[in-house]
Amino acid sequence: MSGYKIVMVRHGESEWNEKNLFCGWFDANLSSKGEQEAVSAGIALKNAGYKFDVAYTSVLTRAQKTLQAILEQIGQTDLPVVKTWRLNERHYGGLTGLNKAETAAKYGDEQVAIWRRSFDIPPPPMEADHPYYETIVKDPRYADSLTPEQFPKFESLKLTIERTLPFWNETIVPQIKAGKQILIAAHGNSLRGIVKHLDQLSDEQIMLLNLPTGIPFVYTLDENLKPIKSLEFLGDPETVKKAMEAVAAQGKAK
Ligand SMILES: O=C(O)[C@@H](COP(=O)(O)O)OP(=O)(O)O
Repeated sequence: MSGYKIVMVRHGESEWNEKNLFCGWFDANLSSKGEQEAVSAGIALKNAGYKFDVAYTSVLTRAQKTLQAILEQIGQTDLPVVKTWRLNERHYGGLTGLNKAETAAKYGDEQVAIWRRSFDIPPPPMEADHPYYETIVKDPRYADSLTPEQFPKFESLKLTIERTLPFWNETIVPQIKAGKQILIAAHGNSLRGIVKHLDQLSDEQIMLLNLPTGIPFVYTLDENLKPIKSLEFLGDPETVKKAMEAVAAQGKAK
């Protein structure tokens, strides 16, 4: 089939996904299951015959380690890798570090669903007395790229898209159009933003999309970068469906 292909993957399960904590810009590591998922993602890409010219990832460890595990499997550890905060997970504000199910028990499933999946309603802000404020705000990896005024205290999906899309348009799109094979290893919500943009999903439609960890998906785009094929997972459909449902259920009280 003609057209451009681009591959994206949400990182493997993180230690904070495992504990069901809102993570956002906290730099959680991969869990051992997540490391396995990353290797499996690499094997799936290898079996499908993928080779890449450049990879993009966030500045967060869980996405970078997933990318490295994939590159090891496909024999491309020397691939050029571009890291940017613009592909970071959405900043989960004051919710960062809270357990999703416990938060649902306290505030209700509906409120947590709004915080997790509404398009433009942000979580509460991360104030200076938040337990993870210093760790995140003083992280040296942001020192040169974000001024204190630009540094988010929270992000809705809308705000996340507003900082991800310029990178997509200015850096990734020219590479796609130059015929480069591209891999993006990022996060549930930074990737949901790209999916919303590519598929022109409405603010309501995107609420229903939950991306699984560690399962690569492919977009085939025409010359105008309109999808010919969307969100084709390199995985068994039943496994993918169950993994998506499990992500959706993380925000429900037990
Ligand atoms: O920040 C987080 O907790 C999760 C997404 O959470 P939900 O929006 O699915 O609750 O981000 P990721 O694991 O993709 O980096």
